Amino acid sequence: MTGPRVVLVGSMGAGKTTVGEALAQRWGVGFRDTDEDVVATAGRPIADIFVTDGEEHFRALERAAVAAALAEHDGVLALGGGAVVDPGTRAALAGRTVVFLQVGLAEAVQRVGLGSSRPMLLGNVRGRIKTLLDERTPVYTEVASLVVDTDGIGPAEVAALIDARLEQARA
Ligand SMILES: Nc1ncnc2c1ncn2[C@@H]1O[C@H](COP(=O)(O)OP(=O)(O)O)[C@@H](O)[C@H]1O
Ligand SMILES: O=C(O)C1=C[C@@H](OP(=O)(O)O)[C@@H](O)[C@H](O)C1
Ligand SMILES: [Mg+2]
Repeated sequence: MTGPRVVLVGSMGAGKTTVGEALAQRWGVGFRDTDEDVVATAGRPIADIFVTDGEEHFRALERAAVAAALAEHDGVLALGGGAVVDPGTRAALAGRTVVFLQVGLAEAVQRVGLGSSRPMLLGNVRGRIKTLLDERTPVYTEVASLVVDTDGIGPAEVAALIDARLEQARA
């Protein structure tokens, strides 16, 4: 199957964007992030899309961005944390190399910060991340062909670990 060399999924704060950039650099391939594609299409930040048009509208833009990226991009692809909640997106990931970047609650909160601008975390960052981790961890696990625990290791090390684990899996 053509398409991205690897797709990164996982919670907000798992490091999909940061590790994805590091991995693309390591491999000398392009990097794409569906959040960036949505922002470019809408011409405004994610928080503005949520405020003005609501989450449903964001999810529709995200669904289209994921479908386009899966069809067009052959490098590293990072999804937004909620993209895999869509059943069509999950089906489109079947048979692809999908890495679930796992992060524990405490470290996810530390990474995104208590004053996060991510609209899904408004109100109580720790409580919202806990709820989303509980709801979505089974979904991330379902779509993943590889699970990498990122707690306590920096982005460059996570990228190196993904590289090594994928190499191992190919051998
Ligand atoms: N493995 C890691 N160790 C420490 N900090 C990290 C790690 N991965 C990401 N970060 C930091 O956490 C924050 C969120 O990372 P980001 O890549 O935006 O996550 P995601 O795209 O999964 O929401 C950023 O400030 C980033 O620098
Ligand atoms: O988990 C979510 O529902 C979201 C995650 C965000 O992406 P990151 O996971 O890259 O932070 C972004 O798509 C949006 O704020 C919603
Ligand atoms: Mg991201």
